[in-house]
Amino acid sequence: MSQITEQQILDTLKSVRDPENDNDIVSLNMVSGLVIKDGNVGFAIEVAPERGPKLEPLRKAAEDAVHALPGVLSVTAVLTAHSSGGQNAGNQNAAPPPPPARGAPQAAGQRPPAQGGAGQQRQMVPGVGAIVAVASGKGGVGKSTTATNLSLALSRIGLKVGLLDADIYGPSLPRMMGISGKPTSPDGKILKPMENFGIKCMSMGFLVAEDTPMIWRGPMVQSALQQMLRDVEWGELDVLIVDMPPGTGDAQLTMAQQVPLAGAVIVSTPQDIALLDARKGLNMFRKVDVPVLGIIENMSVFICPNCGHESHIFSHGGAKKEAETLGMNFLGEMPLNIDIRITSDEGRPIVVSEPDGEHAKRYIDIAKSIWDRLSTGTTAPRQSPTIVMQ
Ligand SMILES: Nc1ncnc2c1ncn2[C@@H]1O[C@H](COP(=O)(O)OP(=O)(O)OP(=O)(O)O)[C@@H](O)[C@H]1O
Repeated sequence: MSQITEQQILDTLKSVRDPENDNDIVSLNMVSGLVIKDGNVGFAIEVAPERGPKLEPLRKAAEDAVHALPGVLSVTAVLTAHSSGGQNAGNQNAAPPPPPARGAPQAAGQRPPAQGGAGQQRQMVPGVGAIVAVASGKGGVGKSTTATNLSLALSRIGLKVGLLDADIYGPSLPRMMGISGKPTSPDGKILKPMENFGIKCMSMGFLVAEDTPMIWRGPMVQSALQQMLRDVEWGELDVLIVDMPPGTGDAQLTMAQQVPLAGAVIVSTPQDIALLDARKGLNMFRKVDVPVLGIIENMSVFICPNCGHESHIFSHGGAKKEAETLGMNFLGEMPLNIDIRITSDEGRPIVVSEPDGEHAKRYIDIAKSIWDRLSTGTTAPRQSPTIVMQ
């Protein structure tokens, strides 16, 4: 099968016209972040935010036009918000700015653009650069372990990081971050976050005893999350990682809608069933116009601590394949390793307990890739600013 080229795609997209500007979307510099991988094509169409809701037919027409090209297996086009429509087009290969040195003040231009996705309506959290959800389609895939280690890895690359445990049904942050005690509130209104390893943390687990069963109704869940976002003295943060509750039900959807997310990371195990769930996770964020920054495959391979033999307990590479099929970014894989489990359970996650080890390096690579995407506004698929609608 012949390889599809960027030029062929752009030529084809010239047949798609912007009804309001009487020209085609390529000539209007609206196409950005074009990525081609093994016949899977992804690109963004930049539009002014207020036009987003009306332009689904345009997005669909662009997708269909490219899909008709021989050699194209899948196409993902996303509408992205740009206040002056198309201003970034042509800039998609710009190198991401290097992460700031630890403790260095952040130049305004290096800030991720990002809180909010399409949610200009969602209230921002002052001082917080980008809020990133770590989510999974189902429970037990290692979402909290990943959220915790990613926070630490983002901190290792010099960023100011907060970690919010939104998994209010089964908060695990206090244990994983090795924090006990309760947050204080000197003025009786705003809570001071707890802190360990340089990460500011908040979790319902700090406020109620670990063995208290939590029975929450929808509105209570939402107000608890809102309070943990807005009534906590987060201060200046580059990134706030939110460990979402597992699943893709109504509660998760509402949360994803309410939090001004800059993007989401999906954690998945390689099992097919989990991948189906991961797909639900992707769709959930798409529904609420939050860019998916990529998928992390957790527990990808078991490496025997005695002989080093690699056992692919679940089918290996499934998440990567799935990501490619969906035109999504694959952020990396973490092996199933006893040290990752023990260190998390002991409250000294692997990124701090074995800072120079292979696992820490992997988390740091993933953190860098996430930060690159946030700071360049290149989110989904592979490259693009904030998604307005799908
Ligand atoms: N890569 C890994 N290697 C070994 N153990 C892991 C790995 N990732 C997670 N675990 C272990 O798997 C268990 C579940 O992980 P975790 O609590 O992070 O999952 P979760 O998806 O957040 O679960 P929940 O649905 O309860 O929120 C924990 O004991 C954790 O230490």
